[in-house]
Amino acid sequence: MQFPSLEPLGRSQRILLTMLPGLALFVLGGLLMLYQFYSDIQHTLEAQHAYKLTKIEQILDQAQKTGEGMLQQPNLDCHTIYPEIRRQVTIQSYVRSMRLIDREGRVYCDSVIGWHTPLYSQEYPPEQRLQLWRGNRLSPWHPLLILRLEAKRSDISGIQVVVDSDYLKDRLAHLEEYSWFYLQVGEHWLDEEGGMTSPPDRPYWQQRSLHSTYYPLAIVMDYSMPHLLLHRLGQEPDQLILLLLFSATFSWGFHRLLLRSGAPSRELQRAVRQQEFIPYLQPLVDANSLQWCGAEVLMRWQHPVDGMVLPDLFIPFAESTGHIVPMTRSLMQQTAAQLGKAGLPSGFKISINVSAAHVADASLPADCAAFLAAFPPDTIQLTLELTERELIATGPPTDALLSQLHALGVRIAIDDFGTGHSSLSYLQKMDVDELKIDRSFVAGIGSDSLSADILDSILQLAAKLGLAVVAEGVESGAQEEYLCRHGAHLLQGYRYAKPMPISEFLHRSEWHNHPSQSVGKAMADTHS
Ligand SMILES: Nc1nc2c(ncn2[C@@H]2O[C@@H]3COP(=O)(O)O[C@H]4[C@@H](O)[C@H](n5cnc6c(=O)[nH]c(N)nc65)O[C@@H]4COP(=O)(O)O[C@H]3[C@H]2O)c(=O)[nH]1
Repeated sequence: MQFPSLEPLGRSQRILLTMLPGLALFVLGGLLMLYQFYSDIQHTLEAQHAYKLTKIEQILDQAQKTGEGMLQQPNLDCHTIYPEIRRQVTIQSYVRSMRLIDREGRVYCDSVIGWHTPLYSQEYPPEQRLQLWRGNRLSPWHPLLILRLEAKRSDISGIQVVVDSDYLKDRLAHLEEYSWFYLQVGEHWLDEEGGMTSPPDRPYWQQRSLHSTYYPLAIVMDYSMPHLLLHRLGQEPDQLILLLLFSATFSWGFHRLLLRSGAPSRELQRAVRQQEFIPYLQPLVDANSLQWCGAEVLMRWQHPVDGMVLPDLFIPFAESTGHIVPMTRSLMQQTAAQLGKAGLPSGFKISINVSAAHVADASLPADCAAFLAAFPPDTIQLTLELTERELIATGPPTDALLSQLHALGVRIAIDDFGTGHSSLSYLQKMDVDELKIDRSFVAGIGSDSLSADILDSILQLAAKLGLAVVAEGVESGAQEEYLCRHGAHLLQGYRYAKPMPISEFLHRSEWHNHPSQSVGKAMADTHS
């Protein structure tokens, strides 16, 4: 016999204990995953940040080289140098224009307008090394970066090299979502769309500046780590799903371990507390009308891990440890609670299996009285089926108990009649009302003549003693026909229905179509 798993804890404790390790694993794994994403994003951002600074510096390096080349020209008179200025502006990639500045700080030669009377420029004041301007007179809304180089010579003071912002903004363009790059020169900013805006102030966004060691500028990275992390999680959900599955499997394994860790007796106690022993009903059929007229209550263990467990696996153990009494009591209470208000027809027969331990327990009459009290008066006919698995002690105490039960209107049946050693002695010594013929004899009808002979003998004996006969294990039409012909009163078996939950039994019950019908006829016939 493989006994189902055992567990000593209550339901809520078990659920909590089961969930905690899985949850902890999920949180820990999630944190590790987030940290891995975080490091990865951080690394990518830093690499991009440094790369953009280098690219901007390279543009300025070229502008500087171009300006230095001009300053090395021997003659910087505007008429002489102008064609060369034009040529350089045309061939150098990033340089948009150049302006030469005389000793007084005035612009006297401009690659755009050529030579003119030296003037102090309102545009790009000459004294600063690097300036970011919104635009000039020719293109007022097109930002420009102006690099000023000092001339180490006596005729002029320096040169301004103007870089077009289109080149700069291309270098600023971001790769990752939720990260923007800005060029900052003094108080001025250039964003990657070519606008002169500084980073907006947004919650969960932060800024980091990387300053150039060669030029007075910084590349500012504006980014939101929470958004980046969420975005990354959305892009790579498989890791999260794997972690979830792993944690759930871990919880499940732990759950099983936990349930298997208790002792069998404690497991039964826990199961009684959790009401895991539930009633199933198998219909009893009136042999005259072949209508459902009652039901046998059969115990099932709705185990949280092993699923629905059949009674053969746990009843013998429960009987040997004495747990069968509270288990049967719980079953009776649940049955009464579910059937009590179901509007059962008058005379409806309910059979319940009772073990020897319960027959020796003085609480049995009280349990039966409580059961009957759950139904409207005189609605149901309660029968206790006594099995021979364990020897029932016969004698005055048992006689007294059976009398008490009879006084309550409870009937006594001998289950699996003919299979045990003491069937006949029970008949002799106990006040019994019914015999329940074991299905092994019913199975032999039509094929095994010895079984058929024993069956006939039981039926004759029952008739002589005025006992009702219930035949169980009826599976075929031939068995049904034989049993009806030979005087069985009630039939039970897969031919009519297998044991089922109470809700299904009520749903399928035939008297719902005939609410006024009484189902007590077969039993009444027996007693008349
Ligand atoms: N092959 C076949 N089987 C049929 C047919 N009709 C009914 N059965 C099965 O025969 C058993 C009848 O119950 P039982 O003789 O009291 O035999 C019961 C009874 O001795 C014991 N048992 C069940 N519930 C309780 C309970 O609440 N208390 C006690 N003490 N014993 C119980 O466990 C035994 C087995 O119960 P189940 O597995 O429910 O098995 C049930 C039922 O499913 C059929 O046509 N063909």
